[in-house]
Amino acid sequence: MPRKREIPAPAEPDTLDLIVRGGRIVTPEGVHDAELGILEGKIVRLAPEVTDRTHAELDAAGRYVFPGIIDAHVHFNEPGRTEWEGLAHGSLALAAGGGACFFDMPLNSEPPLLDAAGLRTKRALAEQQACTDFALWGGLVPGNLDKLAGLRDAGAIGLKAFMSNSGIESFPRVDAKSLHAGMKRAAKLGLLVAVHAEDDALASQFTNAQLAKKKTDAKAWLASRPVEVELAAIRQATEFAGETGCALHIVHVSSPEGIALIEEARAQRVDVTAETCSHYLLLTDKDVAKLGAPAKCAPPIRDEKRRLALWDDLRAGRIHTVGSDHSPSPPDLKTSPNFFEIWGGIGGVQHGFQLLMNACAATADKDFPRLAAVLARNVARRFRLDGRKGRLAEGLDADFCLVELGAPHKITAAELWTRHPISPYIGRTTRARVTHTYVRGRAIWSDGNVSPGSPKGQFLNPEI
Ligand SMILES: NC(=O)N[C@H]1NC(=O)NC1=O
Ligand SMILES: [Zn+2]
Ligand SMILES: [Zn+2]
Repeated sequence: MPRKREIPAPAEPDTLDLIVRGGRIVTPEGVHDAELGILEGKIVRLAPEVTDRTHAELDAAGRYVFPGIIDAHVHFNEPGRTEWEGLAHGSLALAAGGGACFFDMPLNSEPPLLDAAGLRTKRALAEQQACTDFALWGGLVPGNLDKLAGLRDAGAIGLKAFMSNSGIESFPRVDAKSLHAGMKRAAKLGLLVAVHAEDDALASQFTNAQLAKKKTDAKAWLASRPVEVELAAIRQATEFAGETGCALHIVHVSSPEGIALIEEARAQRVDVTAETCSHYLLLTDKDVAKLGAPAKCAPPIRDEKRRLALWDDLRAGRIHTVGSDHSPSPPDLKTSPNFFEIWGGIGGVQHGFQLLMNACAATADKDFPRLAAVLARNVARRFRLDGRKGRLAEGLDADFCLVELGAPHKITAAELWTRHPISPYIGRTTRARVTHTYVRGRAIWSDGNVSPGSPKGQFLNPEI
């Protein structure tokens, strides 16, 4: 049972801390003109006009007020690989793109987060470094079954397992047996399991076929991970979820065929949800061939037909959450004549979500509500944070961003807040721009700049 949350008493005799004036409020139900009144980090008023006294006002006229984005899938890589990104850089880039919370993956930090002690270490670092709120994933690997209860008690948001090689030695993939046992235990503990769904045997087989032909370019790499690789893994994971009763989240689904399999399992009452990532909605295989390393990820980016079909899935509610899978690396790991050797991972946390808004700019009143669902409300719900986060509503944390649909802006490397200025979106133009991001009523990002004296992020516990 979710714990009961206290809703702050109406601020009748008080002066509000902030009123957000004149914006267009985006909720999963629609877009409407309204104002927000904020007191002590919470939304205490949501009304066509807020008339209370206030210490400060934020002018949102002509802008959309969007719920603070909750990115359930980032690799900020601290501790251990801070030089790849780090919590400070990563969370700033997230905030610059409208994000108010992130869930950090258990890899590629070193050591990976596989037990309660690891969680406490990363939590302490993030409390010092992150400018947004955060939750932490624990890892599920062969051999850490007896650490799962400790991870749950320390407040892990869920467990993450790789069904194929993760590219990180210290984070081995789960074989069928360890995945099944892990999901059985997770079900007992009330922990959700997220899987990177690519079948290892099939991926190796297709990879070897390309390498045997001495093909090592981007096209060969795409051919080494066809959709079947993803589908075989989704089939196995959903079957295990049905057998064990474990809540399952398939991360970075790259294909409409994958979404269809998840829909089938849901129809059989399997507790499974689908995440896709901004890059699968924004890029195609042609972009991978053109852009090269910045657009390499696994599962790989698919063709235009599949990209458009994923948008249909998103609009129809068959995609439940959209994350960034932000997984950058230093430039030297992104440069090799052999595409197979290049680090697989896209650094898109700053612009991916804005570009989704941009893609919906012409139909904002119809499509922004859908984005508010997959980028905030659904994430909070799936991970049991909805008593505090995910919507613009009275009683919840005042997490929001202001989005402007203005003149086309060309994205430059210089505007990236990530540690390394590598992004597949450099050179793209966007009309949608996040001008402000607030977390619990405090500005993190305002008018295109980091707010001075930004508060630090808070650790989020699922409401078990
Ligand atoms: N280890 C890691 O971050 N892997 C991520 N990169 C990527 O492209 N897909 C992933 O799962
Ligand atoms: Zn993955
Ligand atoms: Zn990932």
